[in-house]
Amino acid sequence: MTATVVRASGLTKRYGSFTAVDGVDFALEENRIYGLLGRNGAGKTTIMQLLTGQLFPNAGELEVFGRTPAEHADVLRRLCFIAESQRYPEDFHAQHVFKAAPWFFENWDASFAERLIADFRLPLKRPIKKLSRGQLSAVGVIVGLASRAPLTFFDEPYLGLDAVARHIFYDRLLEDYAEYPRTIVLSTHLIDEVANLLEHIILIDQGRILLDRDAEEVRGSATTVAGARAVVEEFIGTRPVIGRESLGGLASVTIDGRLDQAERVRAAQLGLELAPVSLQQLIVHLTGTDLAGTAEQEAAA
Ligand SMILES: Nc1ncnc2c1ncn2[C@@H]1O[C@H](COP(=O)(O)OP(=O)(O)OP(=O)(O)O)[C@@H](O)[C@H]1O
Repeated sequence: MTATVVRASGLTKRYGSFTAVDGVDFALEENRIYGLLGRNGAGKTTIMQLLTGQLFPNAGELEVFGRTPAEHADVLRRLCFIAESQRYPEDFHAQHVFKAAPWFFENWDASFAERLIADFRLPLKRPIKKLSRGQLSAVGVIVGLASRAPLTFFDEPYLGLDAVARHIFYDRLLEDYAEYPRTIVLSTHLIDEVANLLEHIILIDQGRILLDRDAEEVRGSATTVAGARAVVEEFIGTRPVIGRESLGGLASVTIDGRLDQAERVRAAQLGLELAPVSLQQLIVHLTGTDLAGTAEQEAAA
């Protein structure tokens, strides 16, 4: 049976009169990779800070490993949070970070860290403040991976990392996770890059949860139908529409739900094109309704 690592109910965080996290309910199971996704300012970092005891909620219940995170050192020891911009003591070199890491993470694997240092070509003896932006991100990524913390958060961890380095991160993460399963929460805007890594998606928008679903279900959950506007509209009928773009007499409409074989054949007979929706497209559709509306208005004008 899978254990629940995090339980949040009615979780709320306000900054003054602004509500950044608005009464959200969710659970994280052990040994899964979660994507915490959403637009800028959606509330992702705030949720991760609440879960790691860096912030106190204004309302709601929160349990991490069965306890309130901020008040329990034994819970905090099982967490690793890699922020977008990690801060280190002024005089630290990268090697000092890795020497100190075992004090904080009981599962720290020094030889895995060494392998990652070589993979990322990280200069160990250079002062941290002299590292390039990508090298600084690599320090955080290495700590996050080699810590093997039972609950690891990566909050947009790879600012400045080049494409090769990002793929090293994804490969090592998957490889190590297969051998040492744990719960990983990854927040990123590079959705297509990580789409195949994620097992479960939590989509946040303006402090609320828009979607909390298994990634496999999400991937097949929507289809784009494109073709002559009138034919597309007739074909989709009363199906729930999650995005609509049109240009002149052509329309491209994304519908919620799968099409069965008979519907696919009918679409082909009508000369319509069907395309699966990528996770990134789906999220743009779900969180960017104004964009779809604007495209339609522009086309109509
Ligand atoms: N200390 C603070 N005081 C006031 N408002 C804050 C504070 N921290 C965050 N906010 C606001 O709360 C909202 C959520 O911020 P948060 O950093 O959680 O978003 P995010 O989803 O992580 O965004 P991004 O993808 O841009 O990193 C934003 O509107 C932000 O401006």
